Amino acid sequence: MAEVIDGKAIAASVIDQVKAAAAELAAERGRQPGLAVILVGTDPASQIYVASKGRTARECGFASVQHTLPETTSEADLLSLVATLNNDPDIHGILVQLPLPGHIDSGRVIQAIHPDKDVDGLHVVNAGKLMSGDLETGLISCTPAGAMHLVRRVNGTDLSGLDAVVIGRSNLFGKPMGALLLNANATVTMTHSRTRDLAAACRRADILVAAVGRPQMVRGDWVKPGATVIDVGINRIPAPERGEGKTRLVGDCAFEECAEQAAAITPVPGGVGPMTIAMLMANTMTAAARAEGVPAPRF
Ligand SMILES: Nc1nc(=O)c2c([nH]1)NC[C@@H]1CN(c3ccc(C(=O)N[C@@H](CCC(=O)O)C(=O)O)cc3)C=[N+]21
Repeated sequence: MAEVIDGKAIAASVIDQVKAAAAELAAERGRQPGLAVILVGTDPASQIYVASKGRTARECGFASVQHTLPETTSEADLLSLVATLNNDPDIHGILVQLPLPGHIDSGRVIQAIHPDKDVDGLHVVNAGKLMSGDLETGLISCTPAGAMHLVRRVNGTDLSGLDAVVIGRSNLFGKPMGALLLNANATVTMTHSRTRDLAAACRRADILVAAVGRPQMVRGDWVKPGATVIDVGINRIPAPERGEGKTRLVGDCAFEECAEQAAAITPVPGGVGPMTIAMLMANTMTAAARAEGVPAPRF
């Protein structure tokens, strides 16, 4: 039976480090990191995530600002809010909650965020720095940064000789995750919906990272004995055993089966999810430290 990686506890320790760094910035410079989160529309899941980001930011000692815009907001109005925040010296981080309504080009909005304030790490400047092996001067996308933090806890910082397999190739997760693993010297295979014999590819993985968005797709016999399994999926499925109409969260991996094979595995909930929010705080702290010209702590 695998070690179950406690993402919640590890996230809490990252948040403690962020708190300490924010307190130091306040003491030395009288400045407070500022995070602006923009939510367009009323999607209930997005509302919960955005509220949780704001709560954690305040807990870190940040100034947290939420902009909630109606579903019908035009792209031009959203771009103009982003421009205002880009020019606001009290705001160090800007996050536009995704997905955006269909009439807004989310790519255009993300690329309008100043790269120094792009705490989601999705601007091409930040994505490009990561791909070119510069992990120092940009901002790294929160979910892959959080997942990598967990990999490091289990496998160390140097993954030389290890095979890593990522399922999923999104700009949001798969691609930056592949880049982080490669940078740590893993031999990386990027797989996706068109991969032939996905199970066989996964069986080679010493580090298996699943981000497909399909509940419990990765089965126990896809997992190499002794592997590290990082489950990035968050899927809500019906749970009639909990009562009529009830649901529960599951990952992209069939947890019990995979845990029997793996040496270490992340649970859902309580794995990568909490790390995403912790790394958002870390990125905001980093952006604030850089803006104030003080050494940016490493998280
Ligand atoms: N611009 C942007 N950046 C994001 O980082 C972003 C986004 N848009 N849109 C939506 C996704 C989703 N996301 C999560 C963050 C934390 C949990 C999390 O903490 N999950 C808990 C459980 C949450 C629950 O119970 O529903 C856990 O896994 O333990 C989940 C999902 C960030 N996202």
